[in-house]
Amino acid sequence: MRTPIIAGNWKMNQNPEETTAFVNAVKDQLPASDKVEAVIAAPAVDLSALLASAKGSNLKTAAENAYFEDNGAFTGETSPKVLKEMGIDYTIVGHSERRQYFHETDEDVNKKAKALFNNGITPIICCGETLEQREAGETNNWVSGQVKAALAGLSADQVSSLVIAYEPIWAIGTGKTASSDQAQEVCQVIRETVKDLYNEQTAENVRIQYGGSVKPANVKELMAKPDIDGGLVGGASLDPESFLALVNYQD
Ligand SMILES: O=C(CO)COP(=O)(O)O
Repeated sequence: MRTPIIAGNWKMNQNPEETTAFVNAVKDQLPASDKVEAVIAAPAVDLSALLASAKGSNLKTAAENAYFEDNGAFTGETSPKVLKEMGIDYTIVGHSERRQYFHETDEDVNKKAKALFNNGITPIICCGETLEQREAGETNNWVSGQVKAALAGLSADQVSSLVIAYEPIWAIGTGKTASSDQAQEVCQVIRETVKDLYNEQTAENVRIQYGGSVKPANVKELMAKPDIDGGLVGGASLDPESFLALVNYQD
């Protein structure tokens, strides 16, 4: 059985004080982590505050990015080794904003996933198509190709434990959610891609999130789909009440 995983991606929002206030507001009302894993991915500058305030609670922690080297002359980058030393559980890689604005390639995404595993951090690997690609009927091939490239060289055990987030770019921050059927179709393609690359069991184990205008009003319908195991949530994760409604969607 796959444990659902609802992760907030704060993007470049919140400061350390706001982070602490948010965690204090939610930490006693989170589901048991074997029921639904609740995760916050915060900017690097907020991670110390996130970890300190989340300590002893059911909230899991994530970084929004990391570099693929552990240390060295890489000004401005974040070390996956240090993220692990700090106690971070997950790290998002290959978000479409990083691909678009910071020119992250499939190869970078693959190297980052490997570097995270080498340090004992679980990657949340993002994929998704543009509106033009969807309209041209290229979605399934494109997303499948991104997944193949991201997973190259990873073991079946590693892929069993990681998270893939399907985020159609046209649905991010636009208020336009993919319909639950559209989201399910692509999440199923992702699971089939993992099955073709590895085996049935690995495909059964890997958790797949949908992201793109997920909110309390649509989370239940999305989570009812057989191949959707979670959500990666931007805007609706910034408010404590909304985040609690999302992670407690089963109640
Ligand atoms: O990019 C996203 C999460 O990573 C989705 O953002 P929104 O939920 O704001 O559409």
